[in-house]
Amino acid sequence: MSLDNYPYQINENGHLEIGGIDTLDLVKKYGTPLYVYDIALIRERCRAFVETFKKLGVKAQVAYASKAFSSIAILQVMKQEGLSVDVVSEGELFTALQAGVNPEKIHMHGNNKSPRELEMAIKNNIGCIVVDNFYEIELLKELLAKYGKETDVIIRVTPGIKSETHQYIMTGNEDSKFGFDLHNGQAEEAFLLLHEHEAINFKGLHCHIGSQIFDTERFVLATNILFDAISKWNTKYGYSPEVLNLGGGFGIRYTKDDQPLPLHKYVERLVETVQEHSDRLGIPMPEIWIEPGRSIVGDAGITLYTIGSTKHIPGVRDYVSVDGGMTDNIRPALYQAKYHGVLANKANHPSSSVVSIAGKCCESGDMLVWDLPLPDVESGDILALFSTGAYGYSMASNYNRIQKAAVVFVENGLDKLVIKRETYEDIVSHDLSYE
Ligand SMILES: Cc1ncc(COP(=O)(O)O)c(C=O)c1O
Ligand SMILES: N[C@@H](CCCC[NH3+])C(=O)O
Repeated sequence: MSLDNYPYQINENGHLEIGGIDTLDLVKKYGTPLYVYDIALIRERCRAFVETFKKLGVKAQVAYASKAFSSIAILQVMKQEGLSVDVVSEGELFTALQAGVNPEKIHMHGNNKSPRELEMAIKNNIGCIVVDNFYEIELLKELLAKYGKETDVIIRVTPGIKSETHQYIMTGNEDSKFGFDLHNGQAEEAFLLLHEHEAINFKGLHCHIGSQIFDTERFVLATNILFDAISKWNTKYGYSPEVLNLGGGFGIRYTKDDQPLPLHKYVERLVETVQEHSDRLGIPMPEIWIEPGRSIVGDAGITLYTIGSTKHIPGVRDYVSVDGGMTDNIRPALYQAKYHGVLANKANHPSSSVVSIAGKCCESGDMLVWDLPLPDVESGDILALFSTGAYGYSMASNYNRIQKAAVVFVENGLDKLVIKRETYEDIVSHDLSYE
């Protein structure tokens, strides 16, 4: 039995299954909290993007935004699926290189790339640096001269549109720390500085308007704005871009209210829009790059928790506490993000009351779900929170010196530990004595 359009099932024992594996077996084997990913589903998501570009005959790169979830194992999956990888730090770059991702397929972002980070990118001949600001242009020029290297770049621009999403995950608006503004001339200035430089191959423009976006028209709007600039630069300088990177941000189903579009729809609409503009301007169709993160790994991941204490406040609410919380999923506390979940061991029981799921951190804001309908809850029950595959593990912390949870992949009826649960020894391993 499947669950309200979520990609998980209920088996004949009434337990929640993911990727054909009983979640209770995973709990027995690996403990909780536990992140579990359905890899077949991740491959399906990757292919939806890649195959649609192929079908439309458009040159493209689908770069997995590894900030959503970076680990050696997941990047190996991306490599197998032919995706490129977008990194935003030395750590993400190191992980991609360790996973064996071809450096040519790595793109580096960041609004404050350090000299070390740029040096690492240059030395490893990564495929593209997404230049974000004037400071970076100067650093890049110095480092390219120092190492006698050349690099491909694109510039990140802010199209000045707002997306209907939380302010903290909105990135394409004018008042943003990211990128060059298109309207005040800074993007053109950056273009000229980079375009003329002999060690820099200026490939094109990048924009990312935000995350968890459900309609294609915001992407169309952003593309239209990019083409306003391209059209101007074409007239003034004879410029036509080789690449347009239109970012990520495709929405997924967290709660029943979320109605995501099939992924191929975004690709089709983007291709159509870029084609129309290119035809109108009489320039060659650029390569289209996209950077999905959440839409690849988001709903393919769940988190399993063991329920411990409960607190009944008559006439107010019932708090049900789990053995994880903001340390493994900061999104509810940071963005008021909403999640849905079930009791994995009572997945076919009807709900009997509405409870609120609290984490175990010493923080009132450490709540995972406000008002979740569940069957009768008992200590020892297993709560499965859905769609936690993006920005869960990757934003995890050791607050209260809580260990980071383990990560398991399931595929073809098998489960495999891909990130070990942290130990307390791991946590104190960097501490130095002060005696
Ligand atoms: C530049 C850039 N590209 C891609 C992404 C990935 O976004 P999402 O995971 O929502 O697809 C982000 C994160 O928001 C981003 O900032
Ligand atoms: N971490 C954010 C997405 C990144 C926002 C900016 N690049 C989230 O969990 O939704």
